[in-house]
Formats: sequence, C-alpha cells, structure tokens
Amino acid sequence: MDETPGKVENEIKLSPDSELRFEVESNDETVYLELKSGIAEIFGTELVKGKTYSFTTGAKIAVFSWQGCELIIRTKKDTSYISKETPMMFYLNCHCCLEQLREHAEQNDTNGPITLIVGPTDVGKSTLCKILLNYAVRMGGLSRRPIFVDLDIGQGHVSIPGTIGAMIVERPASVYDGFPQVAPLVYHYGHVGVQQNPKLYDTIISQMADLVHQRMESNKKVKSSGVIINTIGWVKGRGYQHLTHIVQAFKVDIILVLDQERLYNELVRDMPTFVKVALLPKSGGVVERSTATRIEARANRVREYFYGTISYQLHPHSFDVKFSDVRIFRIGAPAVPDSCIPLGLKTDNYLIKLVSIQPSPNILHHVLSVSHATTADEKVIETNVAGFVCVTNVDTERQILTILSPQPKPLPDACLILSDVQFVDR
Ligand SMILES: Nc1ncnc2c1ncn2[C@@H]1O[C@H](COP(=O)(O)OP(=O)(O)OP(=O)(O)O)[C@@H](O)[C@H]1O
Repeated sequence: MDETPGKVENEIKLSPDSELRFEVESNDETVYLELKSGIAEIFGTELVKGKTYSFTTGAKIAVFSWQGCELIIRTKKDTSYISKETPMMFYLNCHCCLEQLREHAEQNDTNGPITLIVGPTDVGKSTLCKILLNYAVRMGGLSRRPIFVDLDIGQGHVSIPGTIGAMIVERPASVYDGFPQVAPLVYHYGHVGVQQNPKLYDTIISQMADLVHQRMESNKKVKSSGVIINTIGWVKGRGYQHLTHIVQAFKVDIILVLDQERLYNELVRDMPTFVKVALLPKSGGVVERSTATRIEARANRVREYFYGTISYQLHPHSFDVKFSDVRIFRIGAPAVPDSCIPLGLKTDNYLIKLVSIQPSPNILHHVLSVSHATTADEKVIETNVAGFVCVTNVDTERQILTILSPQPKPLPDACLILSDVQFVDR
C-alpha cells in the first residue's frame, strides 16, 4: 500500500463468522482495503490476498469471513465497524438447500429451483441474490449455471434502470463490476416505478419468463441450476399482485421473504402448496437509501453503461443523425376517456400501445432503447433490446439529433423506444 499523507491505516482482525462494514460517503474519499491473511468475501465474492481494492463514493460494503482473517483498511477517517451479528449462516443454509435441489434436478433431468427473493425496500434483496449466485458458481463445482433475473426496474443490476434483464451466471461477480455478462436478455420498460405502467410490466415479465424457460430447456446445466429472481420492494396491494404474477409466469417454487412477517404469512396463505416460502432475517448492515441516493445510483448505472467502471473503461461515440433517419416510439398511448368506451367494458390496452413520436427538444437527455425489432409491425414490446443510446442534443433548425452511443455510427436500422430515464452527459 502506498503512504499517502493524511490517511489512517488500520489492521483489523476478523474472527470467524463476523464482518467488517463500511460506507464511503464523501465525494473526495477513497477507502483502500487489503486482505493480509485468511479468507474473506464481499457479498459472496472471494477476495484475493495481497490485492488492494479501492472503493469510492456510494460504496456500502461488508467484508465477511467464515474462517477469520486479517485485513488492512486505509482511509482519511476510519468509520468502519465489526459486526458479529450477521444472517450469513441463514443465507448459507439456503444455498445448501438450493444445492440439494439442483443435484436432484441434475439426476432426474428436471428444472432446478426457481427462487424468488422478495421483501420491502432496503432489506438486502439484491445482495442476497448476489450471495446465492456467487455461492452457486463457486461451490457448486463447475456444473452450475444459474440464471439471474432482475425485475428491479429502479436499479437495473443486469442492465440499466428502466429495464428488466436476465443472464446466465458462469463465474463469480467481480467486487466492482457485478457478474461478467454474456448476451443478457433485456426488455424495455421505460420507467423506474411499476405504477407508471403496470400492464407493460406484467407483459414483459411474461415474455421474459417464456424465454427463460426456453433457455433452461436448451442447456442441461442451466436447467438443473435453476433461476434466482430479484424483485422490487413494492409488496403491498398492487405490488403484491405483481409478485403473484411473477410466481405464476416463472413457475416459482421457492420464495425467500426478507424481513417481513406480514408478507411471509400472506404468501404462505395464497401460494399453492408446492411453493415453499421461507422467512429470512435482513442484515443489520443493509443501508437505507434516500431518494437522492437512489437517483444518483441510477445516473451512475447509466454512466457505467456508456463509460464503463474503474476496472473496465469504455469509450462511447457521439454522432449526428437526421430526424428523417430515425424511428422513435413510446410505449403507452393517452388513456381513452371512459365516455368513449362502450358501457361495462374496461380496457387498459392503451398502456401497451406503440406510439410513433417526432424528435423534439422533449427527448433531450433521454435514453432510447435500440430494439431488435426493425419495423413497428413486429411485436416491438415483446422484442428484447440490443442496447441503448442517449440524446445529447436536438437541433430543430437543422433537424438533427446528436446521439451518444456505445457503437460507432451509423445507428442500427432499428426501432428506438423512448425511456423516461435521463442521462446528462458531462
Ligand atoms: N451486510 C451489509 N453491510 C453493509 N452494507 C450492506 C450489507 N448488505 C447490503 N449492504 C448494502 O446495502 C445497500 C442496500 O442493499 P440491497 O441493494 O441489497 O437492498 P435491496 O433490498 O435490494 O434494495 P431495493 O429496495 O432498492 O431493491 C446496498 O448498497 C448494499 O451494498
């Protein structure tokens, strides 16, 4: 480790089954961490001994050790603390149960466990997904290839916010960049809350569930490894109805409920008996995020899509396209007034209607999904997306849009779908 003035260096001894927790709050701070001896992991990803890991603003980290270890932490002001009260033993037991089901599935050529992780906001759902997926590929020998499905449109762990995504996990997650991605399956939703278009949310979930089941059928390892599904934290009323839709669409057979007994009891009452429901405690380390923190995390996620991360930098392209050369659509038409609908008939199909829009300053800074569908006649809503571009300038006089894109020009000949998600490229 280098000797930077003003830094505090602490050697920390972690006893077995305990974890070191820290957050990086201020903008100009970096926390450096090194595993000196023993074995330790961050959310299921094993640390490399002697390697210096650096964490910047927004990082909320727990370094856990099953066997005990020695760590070195270096920061301006050390606010880390050690906790011996962790739910990791419960999470490991869950992994062992899933592993038994995978073995059974492997022997009988049946589907592995399809596991749904639910709970209110900020209880550690995404973290539990990461731990279980990491354990599956680390400890299940070389034979595990679980599918990770992320239905959390607010954060976007597989892709960017405003989408749902699925990917086959082959290797443990990197401490910084998440799971290495090979051809993720991504659907456009276009908002960061389910309330904005519940019909579209359910439609793309059904579509994704069909494709996930098809993928399982085409590969034995994937089939027996099963699926782990992350959800949003809206679990009451309409939110609960979405959860039951997910259970049906994905044919979920295990539900892990984090931290909420009421939700656990409702699910035990309402689910068919073959669906096993378990209640798990949340970790005391899970950090509650304010609205401002969430907005910042979303912007960072989109920035990472275009510019990469510290360990994997990307160089996006910026170029002009004529208004006449793009086909932009929005999903969802304005609601038809009740007076225009025949008596007794209720329809919410306008929510999944494809509407063509003209480029205008209204789309400045908006993200556009690049659909695999090339014409509006194809089922654009049910077609997955290839990637994203962002509108960085709209010149109405010259009728030209400036586009930020991960690929050089020209833009693919595809339908572009407008998202509510915005990104200001600075
Ligand atoms: N044991 C822990 N110690 C410290 N930080 C933790 C711990 N577990 C999780 N965190 C942090 O807490 C934050 C919230 O966790 P997570 O994203 O898993 O919650 P969530 O329930 O999925 O949230 P959301 O409601 O937004 O979907 C994350 O930044 C995560 O890194």
